[in-house]
Amino acid sequence: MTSLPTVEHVTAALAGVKDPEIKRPITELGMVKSVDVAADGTVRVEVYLTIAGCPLRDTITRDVTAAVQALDGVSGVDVVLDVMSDEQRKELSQQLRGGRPEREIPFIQPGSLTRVYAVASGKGGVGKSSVTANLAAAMAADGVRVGLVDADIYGHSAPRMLGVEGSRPTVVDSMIMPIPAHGVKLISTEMFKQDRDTPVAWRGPMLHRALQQFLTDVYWGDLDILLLDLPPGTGDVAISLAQLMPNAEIVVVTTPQLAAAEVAERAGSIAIQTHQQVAGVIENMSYLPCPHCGDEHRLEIFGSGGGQLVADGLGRRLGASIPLLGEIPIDIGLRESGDVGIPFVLKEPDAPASAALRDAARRLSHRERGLAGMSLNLSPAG
Ligand SMILES: Nc1ncnc2c1ncn2[C@@H]1O[C@H](COP(=O)(O)OP(=O)(O)OP(=O)(O)O)[C@@H](O)[C@H]1O
Repeated sequence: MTSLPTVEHVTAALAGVKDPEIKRPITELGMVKSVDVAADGTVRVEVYLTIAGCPLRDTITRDVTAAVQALDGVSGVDVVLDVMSDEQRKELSQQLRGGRPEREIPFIQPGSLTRVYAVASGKGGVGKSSVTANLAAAMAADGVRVGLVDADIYGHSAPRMLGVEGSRPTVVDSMIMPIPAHGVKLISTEMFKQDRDTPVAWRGPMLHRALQQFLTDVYWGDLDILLLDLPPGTGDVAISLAQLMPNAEIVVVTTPQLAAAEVAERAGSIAIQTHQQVAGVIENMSYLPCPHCGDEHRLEIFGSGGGQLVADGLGRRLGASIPLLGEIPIDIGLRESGDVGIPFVLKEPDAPASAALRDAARRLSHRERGLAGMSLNLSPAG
């Protein structure tokens, strides 16, 4: 006869269950209210949800059941859900802040290891959002801890492209939990709109405030990379971002078309005024692989050379070598995957466009950290 598990055994098993949004063990987050083991082997676990009507209640119930069920001697699992009090939520948010005061941007603190990339384009429709969503998904698939701020206030499309359109983030004592999507932690203006059809009519100060809130009030946890999908052009958001996070590096997305490249170079050259670095240029819609002979024969629908032109032009203006990080071909599947909410790099990983996006993602996540403008904390010897 197998012996009954002890409360300690059950608690140890529960330590393997992570809150789906916060990504830390529920035992550490004060979410386990009680554990009881009955004489017949039935285990009753009471779990605190952070908010009433938590969208992930079913996931938590399933994960707790699976973890406890796997223990020897367990005949059944009863998960009872309760909701944290305001006091408990406050404690949790303080714990998540790690003692840091409110309203601080974690990514600009000394010692932050997160690399921040702001993805910009000269004009709309060049595929900046598609490229950003796929870069994020490719990084996450590689095991990189990645967050994405969809700061494209008017054209927010990241939630749709990552399959979480309409999701509303959980708020724990004024701390906002990003929505997990294909391994990416996502936050978007779309998540804060009253209803889908109301346009966001924010200008200067409101935009600045929204961006600041995305950076200060969202629980990002430890990130390797934070990507920001900026609105097209050289508008208020780019300026706000430079003020809030001067360490953000710019990635410029353009098409090969010369007219598009000129505007893209202008968007990238804002980095000169804001003293930001440009991490590189990505050329999207570079060519259409010939439907008959494949990738060998490329149909250059939008011309050619725009990406290299932008990289060279920005390099001259900034006095640095700016790399062309990738040339992404046109693929109808890329548009379709965006429409159904599965990033193309995950849906069709072997397609040439996926390979190019993955390669660009790796170049960005593996880039050596530039030392320009960074304090090395050294003092002269002797
Ligand atoms: N390489 C590609 N192949 C095929 N379709 C693409 C490609 N890149 C983007 N698209 C499609 O082009 C359209 C515009 O892309 P997207 O919305 O990403 O552009 P954007 O630059 O972010 O636009 P905006 O900033 O105005 O929102 C979308 O329908 C998208 O699916």
